[in-house]
Amino acid sequence: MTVSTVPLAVPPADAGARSRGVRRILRAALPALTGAALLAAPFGLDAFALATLTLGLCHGLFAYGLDLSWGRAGLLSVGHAAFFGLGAYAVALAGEHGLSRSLTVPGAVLAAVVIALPVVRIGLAAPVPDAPLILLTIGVGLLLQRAATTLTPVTGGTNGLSVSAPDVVTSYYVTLGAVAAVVSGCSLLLVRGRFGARLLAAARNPERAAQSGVDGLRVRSAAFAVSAAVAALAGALYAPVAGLVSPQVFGLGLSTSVLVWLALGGRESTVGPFAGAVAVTAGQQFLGATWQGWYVLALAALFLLVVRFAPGGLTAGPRRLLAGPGPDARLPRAARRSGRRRPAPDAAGTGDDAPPLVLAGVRKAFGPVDVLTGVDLTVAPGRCVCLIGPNGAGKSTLLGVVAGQLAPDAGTVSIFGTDAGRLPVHRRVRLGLGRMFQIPSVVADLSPADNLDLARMDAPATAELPAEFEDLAADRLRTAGTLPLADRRRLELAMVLAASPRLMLLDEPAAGLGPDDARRLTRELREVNRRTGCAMLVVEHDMEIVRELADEVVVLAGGGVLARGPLDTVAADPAVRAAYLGTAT
Ligand SMILES: Nc1ncnc2c1ncn2[C@@H]1O[C@H](COP(=O)(O)OP(=O)(O)OP(=O)(O)O)[C@@H](O)[C@H]1O
Repeated sequence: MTVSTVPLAVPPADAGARSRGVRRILRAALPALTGAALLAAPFGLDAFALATLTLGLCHGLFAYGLDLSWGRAGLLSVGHAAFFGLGAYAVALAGEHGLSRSLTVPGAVLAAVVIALPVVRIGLAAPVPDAPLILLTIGVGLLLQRAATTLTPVTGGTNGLSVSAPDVVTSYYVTLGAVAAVVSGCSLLLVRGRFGARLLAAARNPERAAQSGVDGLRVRSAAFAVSAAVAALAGALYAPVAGLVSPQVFGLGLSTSVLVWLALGGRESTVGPFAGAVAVTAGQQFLGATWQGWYVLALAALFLLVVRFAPGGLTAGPRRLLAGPGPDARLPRAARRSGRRRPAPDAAGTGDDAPPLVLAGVRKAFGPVDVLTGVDLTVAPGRCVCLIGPNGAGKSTLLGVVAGQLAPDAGTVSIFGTDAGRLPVHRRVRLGLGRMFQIPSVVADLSPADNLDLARMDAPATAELPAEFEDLAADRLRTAGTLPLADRRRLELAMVLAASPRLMLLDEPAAGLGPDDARRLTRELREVNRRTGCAMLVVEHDMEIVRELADEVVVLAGGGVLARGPLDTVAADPAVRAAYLGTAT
């Protein structure tokens, strides 16, 4: 296997250190300067400008909340105003009906979370969550808008409810700024910790995240719920600034506006959502009256230009410069540290005598097609079992059932003595299962080193990697997606090994590799099996690789196990030959 290394233009050491130093200073100075400017705003701006800034910050907090969902969790909500409107009405209803805001606002935040959780769960249950989530969020927004329109005695109907505006703009600006700072600070703590690392992985490669022990459903649902809660808080802060809360606050107009603010400012950022929202809000307030419709057209044109030429948003370029060389997406430092601190156990000393894998009567059908019709298979400790069979025999399906990606229709899957038939993928990983896919699955936007840190973060145990993987462990400059296939395959293997697996599932591990790379990978796998005692179930077509790896060969055909034993024995079996040739014995 050749290790392809893209030559990097390395600047002189002192120049590199200087620019690192400048970036460090700028990274500390810019937030401080922004904070100072926001604190000074009440002294330098007139009442109208300060009210505009206040409104912009409300919108910014709303956009920041949406970023947790769309930016960080990769979940596009096109009806997020539903949650914003709940917060706004909580304040309006409190004023109208003499209730305490300290009751209604937490109630609205809770309602937003209660609505958001089933919505996101239904969305994530679909193989591609985008369409269901978009429809559901739009639907929730429209339903709430309808309720606000028709419950006239409570909500004031289409006229809405007026909200007493703060007497002193300056004091409200300070209150709002403090709340926005606390809320965004708390969210920042979340996304800069291990939660953020799990979220990043689950949003960018749910399959590999699950194989790294991450409960993607949970972290993405939680991010969506927090996003809804922040939107509700932003709505509550907005109501006194607007002075009137009407059903439009639930509408598609606001839901699409916040998407535009976020897309313009930049996702997966703290400054982007606020910058986008404040800029567009200020533009609307200062230019809208004179430019009228032209302002909206100009905004639409800017939006299209940004989507086409700066998809990361207008703040992405400066943020990239400040971050320095390396991929745009980075695992939070907390995740890197947590991965390293985990003590490396004695990989062989698990003290567990149960067989790594026992399958009994496993059946799986896709619609009318019976793929597996009762598979019995055991992988003993330390053994490497190669699964062979004609195309379409169900080998990958069987690996999917063992990994937890596919639910069997019948039969049992026992992993190290645990009945794992109903366990999700990440729980099986915590039993010691590692998996390599037919097409290498790594988090393409992260560096190889970050991928390895991710693999260790939630692993039940970690292991030191052999020296031949050192180049990957040290590489924080390239993105894993740009590596050649052989290196991506090596990275995937390194990720699996870093989590100290006790049972590995490999689906055609050498697929797509040249003969040299395939031979080297096979040797590495054999060495891993010998050194760590890790059991293996390998799907493979290449008989040279099977001969090199297999302690036992199992032939899958016609939905069940046709033969098992040493390679030469099964290869001589007439039933096996007939199955490969597609003829009856
Ligand atoms: N998600 C799915 N939905 C419907 N049918 C499927 C699905 N996955 C696999 N199949 C079908 O199940 C059968 C077994 O497929 P599978 O990929 O498990 O076979 P395989 O033995 O791994 O084949 P190959 O050696 O060509 O990779 C095939 O007929 C395939 O079309």
